[in-house]
Amino acid sequence: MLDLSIFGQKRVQLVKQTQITECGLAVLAMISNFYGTKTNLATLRQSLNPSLRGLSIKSLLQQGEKMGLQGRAVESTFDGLKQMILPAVLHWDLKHFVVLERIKKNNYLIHDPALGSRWLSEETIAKHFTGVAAEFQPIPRQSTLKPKLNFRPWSLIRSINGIWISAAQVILLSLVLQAYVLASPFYMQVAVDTVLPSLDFNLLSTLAIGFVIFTTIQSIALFLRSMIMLRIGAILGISISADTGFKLLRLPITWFEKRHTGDILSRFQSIGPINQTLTEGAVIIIIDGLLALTTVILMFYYSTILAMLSIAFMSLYFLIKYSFLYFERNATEDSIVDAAIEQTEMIENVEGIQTLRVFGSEAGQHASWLHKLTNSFNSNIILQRIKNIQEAIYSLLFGLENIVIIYLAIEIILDAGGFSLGMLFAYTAYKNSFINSSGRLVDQFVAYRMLTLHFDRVADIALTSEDECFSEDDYQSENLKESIVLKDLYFRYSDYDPFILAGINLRIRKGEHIAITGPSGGGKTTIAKLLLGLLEPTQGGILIDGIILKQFGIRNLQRQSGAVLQDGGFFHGSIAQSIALFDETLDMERVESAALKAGLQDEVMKMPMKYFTPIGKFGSALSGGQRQRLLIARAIYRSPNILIMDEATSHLDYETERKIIHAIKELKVTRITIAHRIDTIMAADRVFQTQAGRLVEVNKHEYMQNYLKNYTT
Ligand SMILES: Nc1ncnc2c1ncn2[C@@H]1O[C@H](COP(=O)(O)OP(=O)(O)OP(=O)(O)O)[C@@H](O)[C@H]1O
Repeated sequence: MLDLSIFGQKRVQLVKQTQITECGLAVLAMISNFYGTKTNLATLRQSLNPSLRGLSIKSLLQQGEKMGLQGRAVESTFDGLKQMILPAVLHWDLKHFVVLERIKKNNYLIHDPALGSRWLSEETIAKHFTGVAAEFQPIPRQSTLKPKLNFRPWSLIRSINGIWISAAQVILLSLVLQAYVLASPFYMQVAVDTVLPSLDFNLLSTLAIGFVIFTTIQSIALFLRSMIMLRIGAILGISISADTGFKLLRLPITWFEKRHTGDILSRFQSIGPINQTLTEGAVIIIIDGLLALTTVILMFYYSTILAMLSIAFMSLYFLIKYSFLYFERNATEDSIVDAAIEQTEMIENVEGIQTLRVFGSEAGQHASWLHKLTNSFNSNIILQRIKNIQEAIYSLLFGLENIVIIYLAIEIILDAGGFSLGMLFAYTAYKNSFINSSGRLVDQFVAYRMLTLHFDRVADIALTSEDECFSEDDYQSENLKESIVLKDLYFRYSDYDPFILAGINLRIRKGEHIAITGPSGGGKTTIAKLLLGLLEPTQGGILIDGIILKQFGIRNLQRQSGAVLQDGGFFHGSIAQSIALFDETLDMERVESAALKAGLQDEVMKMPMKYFTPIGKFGSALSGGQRQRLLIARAIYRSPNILIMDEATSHLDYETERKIIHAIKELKVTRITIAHRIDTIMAADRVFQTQAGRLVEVNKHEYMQNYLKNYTT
């Protein structure tokens, strides 16, 4: 992170949120960095287990305390802000947090994690500030944060085969190029100083032939080097992308729930600049570093004053470039985040096109998307403007440098001699080569500093721990023998959300069929996800045959479970592929048998391509009921020992539902059915209802009586 302190004055460094609900974490990071405990969003996400729903002012204070920041919520009038300890957090627009750093006359310096740092007028503050603010002060040695997570780009790569040979080839070819760059000015010098005065055409021809050969070799070397660089870039790019993709698919389900698709894609796109900078960077540092060193030695050999002058100009270039770094980095970050927000909205619009059409909301959504697109373009324009300003400064700088050097060199020739015209040509060529190679080194340094931005984004994938199930040492293959027990199980989605499940005790015997019903939002799906090892209990646990789930093996449990969840998961492909879920050894007999049990067979056989009919995007070529039956067939195809069905038959007509209930009963596996429909509930051996975070067993007969009383006339 760049240190912005100017003359010792502490400044707040803007931390931009990367998800809508992360403004709370971002303001805490800004305050924490201000008071000297350096942290970043990646660390806070891991340490604080933030909620999907964002933070309230109360939870903001609690989180702050964990970070070693003593917070105090204050209700403040507009004028009261002037008396507050700054920087302070302001509640904004009833849904957002920003940091107020300073007040100067009637202007307020606001760091908005979504929009950036801005001076705002009193009127604007009055429009957004809700009247609630929080002051923070550091409590020494109180932080329970994990140490700041730093991302090592090489940790993205697990193995890169064949890259070292290519790297050696590039270095070898670059050395050939280097010889050319070093020798060609010498050709000019000899031609001007020796051939011209003596008019020795033989020497000129020999020199010319030699350099034609040399130039040919250089062109071939250049071509080969670019081809090998291309290869290295591809190897590295594939390795980084493949390994990051591998990691991504192993992240916990809750990670995905908290992020938008556009944001995840944009994190992936950050791999491109990382790859490019690493590939080119390594070669540039070796080759250009060496070239800059040798040319600068030669330059000193020709003239100390001129060499010093060129170095001075180069140092100026470095300083200017470095001073722009902060602005360029912020502008780049803005442009990446704004593009991600815009893409997310476009993806959502495309996915939700039916709803938009039915509700006639295209114009409204378009306006909202256009606003984001404009933001994205504006950020790009700001970034480009910063680059253009730099370009103009550099062109002026090196134009001046050329004039000054040539002026001085000719003065030296005229004054003292000892510096021939040929030497001037040669010196200028070496100097240009020095400027180019050291310029590339400086650019590379800046590019590397800029990379931290992309590192932060990819770090969200790379530094998040994989789902628990992937840390199991041995892949066990024990089948369920006796029972599944939920013991004193408590669950909440984050430390700041209420407990959804509060003391669940349930024993499901092998082969038993239980139904869970209850009011919407009561926690039934959450129980299913816990039983499938997709979520981890907050307290208490799940025992399989008396063994705690982690020891029994989450993968082991998942291997023998079939699940029909509410958000089913449809991938592109045929009905058969979808039932077998891309099983490499797709068994058509099993596919058909599963479809038959799920009551799908007859309809599939009427389709023109039968089991090879494509299911369309998200199963859109199927009816809602067909999609549900396809998911049931998929669960049955696995021949599971445990079958978990969450509202699996809610779209079916009663006759089809009954047939499926019967077929599933025949499976004689352990079944956990979550349902509201009476037929499905009554098919179970025992029925449980969610009540205030607990599961209460209900008498089937009484349940039926109640149902008849309430729903029949
Ligand atoms: N990722 C999440 N983060 C925070 N809260 C969540 C999350 N997912 C679900 N919830 C909340 O947890 C509660 C239980 O949700 P759950 O889906 O388990 O209920 P349910 O009984 O299955 O409801 P339904 O019958 O409507 O499907 C709800 O209040 C819901 O808003």
